[in-house]
Amino acid sequence: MTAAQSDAYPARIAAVGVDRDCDAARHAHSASIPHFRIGLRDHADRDAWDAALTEAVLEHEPDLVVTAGFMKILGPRFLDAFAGRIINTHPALLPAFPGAHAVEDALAYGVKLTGSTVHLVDAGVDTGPVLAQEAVPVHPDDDRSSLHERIKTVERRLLVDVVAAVATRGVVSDGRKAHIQP
Ligand SMILES: Nc1nc2c(c(=O)[nH]1)N[C@@H](CN(C=O)c1ccc(C(=O)N[C@@H](CCC(=O)O)C(=O)O)cc1)CN2
Ligand SMILES: NCC(=O)N[C@@H]1O[C@H](COP(=O)([O-])[O-])[C@@H](O)[C@H]1O
Repeated sequence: MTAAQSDAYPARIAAVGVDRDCDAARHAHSASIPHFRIGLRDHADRDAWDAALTEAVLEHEPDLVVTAGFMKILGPRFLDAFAGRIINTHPALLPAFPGAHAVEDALAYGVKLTGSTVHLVDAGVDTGPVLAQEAVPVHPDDDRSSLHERIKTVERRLLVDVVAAVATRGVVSDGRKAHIQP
């Protein structure tokens, strides 16, 4: 039984959605969690994909949507349907290094400290209010893989903790600022 599906965890995974063949779908299947794939290439255009993804997620009536390694920019229909209820994990200390290549960008820049950010998703890309961050040092001999794995160790814990806190205590948003209720 995964931690997220145990009675001790204050949230239940309603379903897992992917846009491509990946381990997330296999993990869901192994855990008997409903899962679906909405691939961009299976739809006429980005808008049709956005609509199909929105409908597929709505079917499971989630209280929260969590994107983790979901490498597609969510469209306006999806953002409207789940406004204020989408949490993303990003492998950098936003606003530094947004986008799909955060770890490579941090290495290329030569920062000594990067990290993990868990944030609310808004209409921008990686611009939503920050819920939690944790720093991860960059080692001189790091490559993309070694640094990313060190970040993942932090973000997997941080994301699980933030989702539990949001699920039990809720979030107060004030413009750019968001705080998990004490
Ligand atoms: N509307 C939003 N959608 C998503 C956000 C967000 O903040 N706003 N966060 C992402 C996750 N993410 C960074 O944490 C991210 C993922 C992917 C991209 C991106 O440029 N994707 C390209 C395709 C890249 C690829 O397929 O390799 C694209 O969608 O065209 C940027 C940021 C989840 N969605
Ligand atoms: N900008 C989005 C982004 O870079 N997301 C990142 O993809 C990785 C997926 O790891 P995984 O394949 O081991 O689950 C995670 O580090 C996640 O933060």
